[in-house]
Amino acid sequence: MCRRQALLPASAIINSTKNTAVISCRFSLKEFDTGVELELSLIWNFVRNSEFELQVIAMGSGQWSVEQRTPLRTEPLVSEYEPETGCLSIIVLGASGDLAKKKTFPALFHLYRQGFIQSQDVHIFGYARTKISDDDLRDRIRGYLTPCKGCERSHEEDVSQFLQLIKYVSGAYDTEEGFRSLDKEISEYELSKNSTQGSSRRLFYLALPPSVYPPVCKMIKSYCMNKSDLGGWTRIVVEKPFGRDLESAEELSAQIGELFDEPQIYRIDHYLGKELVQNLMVLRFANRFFLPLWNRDNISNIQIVFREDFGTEGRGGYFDQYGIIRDIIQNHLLQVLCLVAMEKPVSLKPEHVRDEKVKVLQSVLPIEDSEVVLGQYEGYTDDPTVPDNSNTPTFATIVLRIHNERWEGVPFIIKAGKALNSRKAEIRVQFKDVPGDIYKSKKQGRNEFVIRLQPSEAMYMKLTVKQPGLEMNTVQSELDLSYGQRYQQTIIPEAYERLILDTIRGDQQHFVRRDELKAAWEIFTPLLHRIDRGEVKSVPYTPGSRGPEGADKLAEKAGFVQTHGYIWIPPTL
Ligand SMILES: NC(=O)C1=CN([C@@H]2O[C@H](COP(=O)(O)OP(=O)(O)OC[C@H]3O[C@@H](n4cnc5c(N)ncnc54)[C@H](OP(=O)(O)O)[C@@H]3O)[C@@H](O)[C@H]2O)C=CC1
Ligand SMILES: O=C1O[C@H](COP(=O)(O)O)[C@@H](O)[C@H](O)[C@H]1O
Repeated sequence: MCRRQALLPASAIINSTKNTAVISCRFSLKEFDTGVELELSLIWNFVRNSEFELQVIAMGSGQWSVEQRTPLRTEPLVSEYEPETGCLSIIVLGASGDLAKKKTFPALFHLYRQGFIQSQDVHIFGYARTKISDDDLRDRIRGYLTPCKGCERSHEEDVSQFLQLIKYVSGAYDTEEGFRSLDKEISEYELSKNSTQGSSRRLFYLALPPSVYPPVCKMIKSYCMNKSDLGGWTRIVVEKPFGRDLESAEELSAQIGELFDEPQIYRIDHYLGKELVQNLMVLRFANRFFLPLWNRDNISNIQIVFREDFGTEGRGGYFDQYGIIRDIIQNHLLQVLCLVAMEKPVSLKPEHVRDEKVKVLQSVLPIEDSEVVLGQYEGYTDDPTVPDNSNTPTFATIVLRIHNERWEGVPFIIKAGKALNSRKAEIRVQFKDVPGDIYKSKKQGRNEFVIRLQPSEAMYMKLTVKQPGLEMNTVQSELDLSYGQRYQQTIIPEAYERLILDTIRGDQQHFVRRDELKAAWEIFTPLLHRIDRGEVKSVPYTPGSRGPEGADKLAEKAGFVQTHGYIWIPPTL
């Protein structure tokens, strides 16, 4: 095999826009031992900053095989994204807060570093009540802008150029004055860009408590909409928790729905931006392996687990109003369940994918109290913002049952907890015992397919093999696809980075649609109301433990068989 690296001459680029370029090149390869001369003509459409290799392989019969390999990015499968021209304003409301500094601004910074947002056509505005200057905001954010692994440019230079794109406007969330000055700043910026070549785009990211979504949306609609005659758009991104129960979520949806159309609303759930969550549909629908196995005939039970090894850490006041079911299960884990359990969508179009998610949510049966274990870690109420008599669960195991042809009888054991003995999120698909088992492999433990969402992203299949050696013994082992090892050169993007890019591109596939949200609240609202009324109690558990003992018993009763004596260890490099 012959490998060549070449830089394309500028003349190779026959058309380029902000994010893509079409290249045309012709080159001949004479160096192969066979002496055969190959002339290759290519017209290639590639995404800006993407790296790709062409591999030309001589086959035995004098034929050639040409393969494109992309170490970082393949051509998007779904996106019919046409790069847009004109200036883009990204407005972070609640810029003084925790989410903005830890997630939103760092994600924007990473997009900036990778060229997805560029200083010539993007400006970022922070908005909040706190009275601070542009530089104060920049100083608050600076420490959270981490260097990117593998980037050659100077981190310090990038940080200071990025921070210069940010302007801060202070104002209230429910008065005309603040939003008028925000609009003035955005319009001035748009005018300064003299955006006659294209439309102006305004993306409002609500990094705010949901209680202020309605007034903020009203103010945006009244004073800050994109006014370009040349088209463009105004979009809003809203964070979870979107409501406290079915009624409040529907009310919030109705209030926002009166002001914005569904294609303008991006309900973000950052779990949908995680690498291995984004891989779930690919795994299920692009692999022959899984198609015949993924059903009640073969699968005994599926666990979806979220564990954190720290408590509410100063967020007790917020957390106590919501609890672990509203904070993690109703949104993040339920979204994961949808992708694990839904049927194959007609296509990858956002509406087709979300139609299937809604169907599976609507097939979930009412939750039985006998299939719920709630816990609260000891010391939780020491937080002065948490009432002493709080029954708010910081841990829950809940068995969900899906009433359809594929999943009848297969329990989905959903588990989430704070202040546990480890931090991880994973999906564990446990298969049924082998029928007519001549190897007595039952004692080794069942086949499992585990998708480790974090940390140490991986997929591994636990299976029984012959123990190497002279004896015919069996042992449990694994087929392991650990990302750190397999994709050493690849930087896995942060969930927020990917999702914010989707909002700019107008791709709603990985965002929650209104009917999806409603179906999700329908599942949990009756149970949440019983908990709020104190009819289902949280039992205490020791911080740093596995959670209440009853949770393991419930999983066992539902059909989960724990494998003893086997621990998967992520491979080290
Ligand atoms: N923090 C996190 O890790 C995550 C947060 N989220 C969600 O993101 C959103 C923002 O979260 P986070 O940044 O932690 O929230 P914060 O409590 O930090 O609030 C953000 C900003 O909103 C303003 N604010 C706070 N409380 C009120 C209030 N009662 N009325 C009006 N304004 C208020 C404050 O700005 P000022 O006073 O300057 O106006 C504050 O800086 C929430 O919906 C949260 O659930 C989701 C996932 C993770
Ligand atoms: O939404 C939330 O998620 C975080 C956990 O996110 P992760 O990406 O670190 O797994 C959780 O700590 C927080 O309570 C919750 O609001």
